[in-house]
Amino acid sequence: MKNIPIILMGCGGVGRQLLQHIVSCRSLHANKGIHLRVVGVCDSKTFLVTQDVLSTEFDDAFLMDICRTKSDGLSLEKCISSGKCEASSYSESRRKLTDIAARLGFVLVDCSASSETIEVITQTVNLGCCAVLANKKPLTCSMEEFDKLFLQPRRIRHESTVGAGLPIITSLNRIISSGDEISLIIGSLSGTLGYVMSEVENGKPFSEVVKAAKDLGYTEPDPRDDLSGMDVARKGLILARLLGQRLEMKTTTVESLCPDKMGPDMMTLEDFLANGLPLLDNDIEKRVKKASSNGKVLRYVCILENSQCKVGIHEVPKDSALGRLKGSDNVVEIYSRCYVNPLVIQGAGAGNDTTAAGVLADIIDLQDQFP
Ligand SMILES: NC(=O)C1=CN([C@@H]2O[C@H](COP(=O)(O)OP(=O)(O)OC[C@H]3O[C@@H](n4cnc5c(N)ncnc54)[C@H](OP(=O)(O)O)[C@@H]3O)[C@@H](O)[C@H]2O)C=CC1
Ligand SMILES: N[C@@H](CC=O)C(=O)O
Repeated sequence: MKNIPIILMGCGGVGRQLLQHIVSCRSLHANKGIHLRVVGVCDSKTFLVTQDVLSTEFDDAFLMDICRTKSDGLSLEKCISSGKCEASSYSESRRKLTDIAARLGFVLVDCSASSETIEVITQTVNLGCCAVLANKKPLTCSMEEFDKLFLQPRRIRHESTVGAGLPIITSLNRIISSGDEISLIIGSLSGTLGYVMSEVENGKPFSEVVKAAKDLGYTEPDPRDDLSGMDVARKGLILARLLGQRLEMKTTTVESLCPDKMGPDMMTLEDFLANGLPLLDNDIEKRVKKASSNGKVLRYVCILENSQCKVGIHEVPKDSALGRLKGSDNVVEIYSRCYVNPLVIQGAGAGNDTTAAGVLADIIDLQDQFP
């Protein structure tokens, strides 16, 4: 049996679903000769690690206790009393992670939504570990930090950062490796905005459907990250960098659906959801009606062309690939020398289940790094 040690950063909707997938896939993985050995889990405050990372692991009952504790809104600190782990504070956890990395090769899985994780991912990967990311922020840092992170590209997977579990990055990597030249990528890459746009078309208020998207696990922890277009811009930048373009976030053109005066620096999330968001209903309703009077629908679109990344709202024909999208589905069209008629990838583009499934598939894909 090949043992793959795992340390999980972030135990929110996606992180917890990943732990559940790991537990429910035990026999499937055993049949493939693989055992995923979870040796550490951290949230924004606490790092729990097994007493001896070289020989022990969290058992499945303890992993499910962790999931229950976190879905009850408590901190991982509550699990310390089980006696099954050692705990460190968040500030100590970074040193502890690099200490472990010097002794044990593991997969560091980033299911947080923090830009702070880049340093520890870079350090552990450069010490011989692997990393799997659902978190887009470390991949959309400056090019200088990005280059340091990708010194060992074969040890990093991040399929779930674009299109959740959809095989967009894998497909692009295959096209790029074959020497085919990609001329245009166009797509709807936000499960939240896809869901929101198709629901407002049916006459529901914008504020109501944004809250529903949050409850369904489609949005970022702060939905303003989706409404501002930043989440799609990050995905666009990730794809652009995959194509070898050395773009920075500041060069991306981003159209926001959320005014600056409602940004995170101006009001709390609770205030925004209760008081700010409903003020946006009328404007969106007018835009939806205007598009409809032209026989069109609104879609939030990402376009990568001529080494530029642009994201924003477009009126598109109802019967186009973008216009036909429903719910949280994403669609991406890739045009290249071989794909004059584009390669089209479409399906669920957000949600804890599909995202965690994509992360799990990435972990399994790294098995050859663990002799
Ligand atoms: N939901 C989806 O459809 C998709 C999500 N993703 C990405 O997956 C990631 C996770 O999303 P989701 O689970 O919804 O987010 P949540 O807000 O539910 O969970 C985030 C978790 O990260 C923890 N955390 C925050 N900061 C840090 C840190 N610096 N180090 C370690 N842990 C930290 C939080 O801790 P605490 O519990 O203490 O607050 C929390 O447990 C995001 O980056 C998102 O963009 C990607 C594709 C699709
Ligand atoms: N908030 C994102 C989640 C996946 O990346 C989205 O809505 O697409």
